[in-house]
Amino acid sequence: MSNPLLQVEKVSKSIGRSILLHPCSLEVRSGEILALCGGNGAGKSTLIRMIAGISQPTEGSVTLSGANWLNNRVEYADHIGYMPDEFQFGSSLTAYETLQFYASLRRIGRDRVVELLDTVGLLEVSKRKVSSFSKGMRQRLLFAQAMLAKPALLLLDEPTNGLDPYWMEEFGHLIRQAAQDGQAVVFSTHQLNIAESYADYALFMSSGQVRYSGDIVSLSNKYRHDGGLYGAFQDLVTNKESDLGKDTRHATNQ
Ligand SMILES: Nc1ncnc2c1ncn2[C@@H]1O[C@H](COP(=O)(O)OP(=O)(O)OP(=O)(O)O)[C@@H](O)[C@H]1O
Repeated sequence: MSNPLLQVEKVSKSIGRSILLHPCSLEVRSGEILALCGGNGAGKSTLIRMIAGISQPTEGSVTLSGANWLNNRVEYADHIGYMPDEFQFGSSLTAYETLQFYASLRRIGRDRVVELLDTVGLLEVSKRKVSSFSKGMRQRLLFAQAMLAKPALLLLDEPTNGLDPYWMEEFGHLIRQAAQDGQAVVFSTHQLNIAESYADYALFMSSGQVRYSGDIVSLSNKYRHDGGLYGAFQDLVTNKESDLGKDTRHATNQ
């Protein structure tokens, strides 16, 4: 088995007396897709922001391709395409100008900008100001921004938020393609069907703790007579089961 691309080791986050994330460890390899699932306030964005390097763990470390954010910030950031859960684009720029701006920061050429606008279905409206875009259109532009540099890790916080059914499925195909091309994908979602259809592994979180980590098919099979993944989710949010089983290779609460 190949070495992990991403290694999260005993990472936790506290603010004052509040524990946002209990110590959590996980590994993701190139070509793998990991879905982070859990109810509102479960700790998904907290974990994602620490992997992105925009929030520092209270304890623990995150390593990406052997680079640690604290010691090799530039190298570390080069490996990530990050899509935050909330983002405001500059209101006066068109879609093309916006993506071109991010491309120029990474010295990426115009061809890739046009290719990606086409990929996310925004080429025909690329001369329109982003301020006139719907939520789903802005999400697709933000996704294109994350994919620009073909990063080793696509780190996506609720990327399907606001997408219509067609683009939700398209999103699934695009991350599958990215994984086939050797990229790793970590995304959070409330769309359990998207997690089930397109991710290899899932991390179910509740109250800042990992309640399940492992392959999605096993979890779905376990709950096949009890509502599938939604049944698992219900057990998590209602805390009927505190621990749905863990594949310790993938992630642990420690
Ligand atoms: N800056 C902060 N200060 C204190 N508590 C915070 C802060 N940011 C987040 N939290 C708390 O941390 C917990 C985890 O929040 P987080 O945003 O990671 O959840 P989430 O799983 O992404 O939720 P959602 O699905 O609603 O986006 C929540 O209880 C939230 O209230």
